[in-house]
Amino acid sequence: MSIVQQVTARAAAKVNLELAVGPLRPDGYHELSTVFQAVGLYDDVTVTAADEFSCVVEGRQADEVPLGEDNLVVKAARRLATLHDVDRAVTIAIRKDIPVAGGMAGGSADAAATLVACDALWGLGLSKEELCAVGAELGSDVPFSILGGTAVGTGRGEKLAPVLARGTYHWVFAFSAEGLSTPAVFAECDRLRAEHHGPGASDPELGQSDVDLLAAVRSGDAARLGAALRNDLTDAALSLQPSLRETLEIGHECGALGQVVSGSGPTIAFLASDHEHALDLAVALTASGVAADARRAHGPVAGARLFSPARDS
Ligand SMILES: C[C@](O)(CO)[C@H](O)COP(=O)(O)OP(=O)(O)OC[C@H]1O[C@@H](n2ccc(N)nc2=O)[C@H](O)[C@@H]1O
Ligand SMILES: Nc1ncnc2c1ncn2[C@@H]1O[C@H](COP(=O)(O)OP(=O)(O)OP(=O)(O)O)[C@@H](O)[C@H]1O
Repeated sequence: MSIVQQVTARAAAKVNLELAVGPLRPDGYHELSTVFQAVGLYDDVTVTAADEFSCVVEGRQADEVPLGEDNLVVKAARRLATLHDVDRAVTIAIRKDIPVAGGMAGGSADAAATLVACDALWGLGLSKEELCAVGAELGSDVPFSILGGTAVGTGRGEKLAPVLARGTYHWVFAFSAEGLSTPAVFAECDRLRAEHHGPGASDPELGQSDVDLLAAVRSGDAARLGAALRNDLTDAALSLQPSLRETLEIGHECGALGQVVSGSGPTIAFLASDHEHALDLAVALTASGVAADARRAHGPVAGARLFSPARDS
């Protein structure tokens, strides 16, 4: 019997259709109410049996990704091995297509794919729920990267409830030349709130995820979803990267059904009415020169899963 030495998994980027930011908690995280959707931009992660944990990165912005212990994939593999008494290591090769520090959960997708691949390589047979529990220790977005589809996230974003979504949405993502740090955007959100409301003002309350947004997702009505997109981190992202305002305006002028900063930014997500409209929007955004790149992707798509580069691409 041959022993499997190498496994590849693929994980998708995400966009937050709604991101309501509540109060800062004592542990340094903000209480969130969010609706995630997984979209078809992918990183592939290949784990190979090795004597020591390590990682290599190729593809989009590979030189901006840390190697070794600072990379989330090494933390993910080590944590899974420790929790399950696995006395083996892996070298992890990441093929990046998701923008780095783009607000699309790129590092989280890589961590999710690593957990799925190591689970298979080491024959652990863990359920999605068990993998999500390990993922939550690594980052707030990792459980959703494992689950995929469309889901409501609460807590710091790690508590998930799947949402039935009808139809396929056509997205265009405008990438920025510079990334944004997630903690810096949350800190700027707190600063702006304190400035507007004064010190000692009561913290914002979180309501139910917007009823209209969830109804739109369930009905598959893209125009209705476009009108309901919302992100409480928008002002903070625009404050740190003012040129994003122009990107938002261009998409709006080109008839996007809606636009929203993706997560903590700086990527901006535009919703198109169909495939052709998405093509037109992507061309207009690229031609305008305000975005470093514009890419089309549809959603929702699946969460992290095993992938055979030869068979599935
Ligand atoms: C903006 C989102 O992408 C929306 O889905 C996520 O909230 C961010 O998730 P993430 O990148 O996985 O973030 P984590 O690695 O868990 O946290 C990084 C940092 O972001 C801030 N953070 C993150 C999540 C959260 N609910 N509140 C926070 O204030 C904290 O400063 C934290 O130290
Ligand atoms: N595998 C990885 N891929 C990308 N960045 C990583 C990875 N591991 C660690 N990092 C570090 O994490 C930082 C955030 O990267 P990431 O691409 O996950 O941001 P993001 O997509 O904005 O995250 P989120 O949307 O979850 O807030 C990077 O600047 C980098 O220093």
